[in-house]
Amino acid sequence: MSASTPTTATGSTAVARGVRIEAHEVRKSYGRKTAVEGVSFVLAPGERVGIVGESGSGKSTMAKIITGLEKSSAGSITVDGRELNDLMSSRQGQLEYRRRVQLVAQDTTSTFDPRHRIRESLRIPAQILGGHDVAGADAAIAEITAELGIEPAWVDRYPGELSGGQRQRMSIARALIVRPDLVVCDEAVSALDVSVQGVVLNLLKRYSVEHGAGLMFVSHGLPATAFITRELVVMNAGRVVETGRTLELLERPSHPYTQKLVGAYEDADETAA
Ligand SMILES: Nc1ncnc2c1ncn2[C@@H]1O[C@H](COP(=O)(O)OP(=O)(O)OP(=O)(O)O)[C@@H](O)[C@H]1O
Repeated sequence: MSASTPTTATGSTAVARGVRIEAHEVRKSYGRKTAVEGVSFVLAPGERVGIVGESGSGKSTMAKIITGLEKSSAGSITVDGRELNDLMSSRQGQLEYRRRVQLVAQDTTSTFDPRHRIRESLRIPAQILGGHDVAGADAAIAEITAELGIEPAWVDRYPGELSGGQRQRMSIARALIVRPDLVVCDEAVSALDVSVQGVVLNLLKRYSVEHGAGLMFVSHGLPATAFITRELVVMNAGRVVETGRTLELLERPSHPYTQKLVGAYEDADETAA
């Protein structure tokens, strides 16, 4: 990661930063069902890491654990060397972690309250996590929407008055308004058509590059993951089967499961051609 101070699209300066997350032998069970088992990986500050695997492989469970929405059953997650569980044990620690680590989920219905205009849903993190008053929150909304190329008029609509793609861009604005050090995306573009996917992927990549922020990109879509990430973690049946640089791993997958995953995409590509 560069130590320089990059300039954002809006011309304001952004301090390069990030957060180091280390997962060590993480297990999560729901009753007798084990969702993830013995998962270890490192998310270096400012790095863009993809978590890929078939449905049910444990990707979302890891995203929930990393964002503090779920507690692991065993193993440890450290955040810049501190245990995540310790950090989340106090209200102050939770607020600090939410300011540094934000989730963009696929389902925007839980992100936005249908009874409120989008502006109100954007003001909440800007005020609670960003420490802004209402005027400051509105200025932050104007800045982030301009930076993400979002139509200013969308902000004063209700969620139901936006298309799925527009709402997804708003959910990215909601996550980025607090200038997080890490953005965790859980199938954030899977439901979007390819052209809107491209816009959203570019927004996320640009934020990561301009702010030196990390990205954890959970997806079963290999092309999108290959575009946006530099490292990959391949999961199967709750376990990590392979890790490596994205392009190298997709070109030369060594684990049979990764070979099958990559092969399935190549076959689909040929069928579409
Ligand atoms: N709350 C829960 N209660 C019981 N089982 C769960 C729960 N959440 C996840 N699981 C199970 O854990 C396993 C991993 O689920 P997870 O959602 O992490 O997979 P995933 O790789 O994200 O799948 P998808 O791509 O379909 O979202 C699955 O077998 C799932 O049924």
